[in-house]
Formats: sequence, C-alpha cells, structure tokens
Amino acid sequence: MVGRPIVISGPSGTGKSTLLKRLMGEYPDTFGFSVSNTTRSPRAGEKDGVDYYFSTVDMFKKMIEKNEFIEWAQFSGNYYGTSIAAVKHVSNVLKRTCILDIDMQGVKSVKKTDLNARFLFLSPPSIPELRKRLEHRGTETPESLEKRVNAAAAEMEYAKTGAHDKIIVNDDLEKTYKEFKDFIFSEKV
Ligand SMILES: Nc1ncnc2c1ncn2[C@@H]1O[C@H](COP(=O)(O)OP(=O)(O)OP(=O)(O)O)[C@@H](O)[C@H]1O
Repeated sequence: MVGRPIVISGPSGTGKSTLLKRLMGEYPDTFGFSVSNTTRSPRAGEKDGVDYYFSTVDMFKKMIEKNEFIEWAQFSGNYYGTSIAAVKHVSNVLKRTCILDIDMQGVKSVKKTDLNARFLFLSPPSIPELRKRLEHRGTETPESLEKRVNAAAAEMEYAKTGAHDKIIVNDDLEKTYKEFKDFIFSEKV
C-alpha cells in the first residue's frame, strides 16, 4: 500500500540523513524522494525527470506564481524547487510512499497543500549535543556551524507548537531508528 507522504524535519545535524539512509537500505522499493525542479542546465548523463525536472526560468517563474512549489530557492543564479506535483508523482505513478526532508518553512508550506502528509520532527537531545555532532561531522565552517545552531533554536520552538504528529529525540541511534520505523509504519488507513 502506498502511504501518505511523510515529512521529516528537524535541525541540521539532528540525524535525518542517517535515519533515511538506513531506511532506504532496509526498504529499497517502498519509499521514494521527489525529484526537484531546476533551471540550471543538465550535466552530462543527467536525465530529465530522474535527476531533476529541467525547466526554463520562465516556466519556473510561472510555477512560483501559481503556488506550485512547496519550497524554492535561488542558488548561484539558478532556481531550484520541490513541486507539489513531484511529490504526487512518487505516490501516484511510482507507487511509493514519498518522504520529504525539509525545514520549518517547508513544513508550513506542505500544510497549506492537499498532500495530506504526516509530520515527524527529529529533535537533538540538546543544542550542545547538536553542536558536537555538527563539529564531528566535519562539514561546517565556524560561520556555517553558528548559522545552523541558531536556526536549530527556531526549529525547536516551532516543534513546541504541536505542528507535528510525532516528535522523536535522537539520543541513542538504535532506539531512535526503531521509533522512526514505528511511526512510519503506523499509518492507519
Ligand atoms: N543518535 C546519534 N548519536 C550520535 N551521533 C549521531 C546520531 N545520529 C546521527 N549522528 C551523527 O550526527 C551527524 C549529523 O547527522 P546527519 O548528517 O544525519 O544530520 P541531518 O539531520 O541529516 O543534517 P542536515 O540537515 O544538515 O543534512 C552525523 O555525523 C551522524 O553520524
């Protein structure tokens, strides 16, 4: 059975990618991610509809006007976005449960659509622990680390408003992965 889309959010460095990688490894045919739209040119070997939906700036701007994106942004002169249609494609055509890994703004945006998603918030045990994980991951400059830690506070405040169906604290990874799967497979039809 194809489930309702699942939205996973939580501060950067909380462990979302770690859990999703493990889930995809264990269930390679059940879940899917949506394909993003972009206005950048395809690179060698990239296929439209597989790597990205490639579009012109005009087309992209029309989609923005028509509120067809859950989130979009501009990076180094190109537009990138996740469309509502791309999420529906995963459920309706690929027959997989779509998983979205997005931030607080994305969560608010999904709530305004007809996607009928389920919302999971992954929380770090504490902000100091989150900082430690980001430092250990080795991906951040001192500036980007501060930015992520500051953004984490806002995400945590938003989670307190009851916007999510479930909050899981990622302390012990094995315990967290079990709770994560319990939530994902607990959908009532
Ligand atoms: N339960 C845990 N205990 C200790 N370390 C963990 C735990 N879960 C994840 N980590 C580690 O924390 C770091 C951040 O995890 P990960 O990259 O999965 O976060 P993320 O939420 O996907 O971040 P981003 O939003 O920036 O992609 C990684 O180095 C990961 O190995």
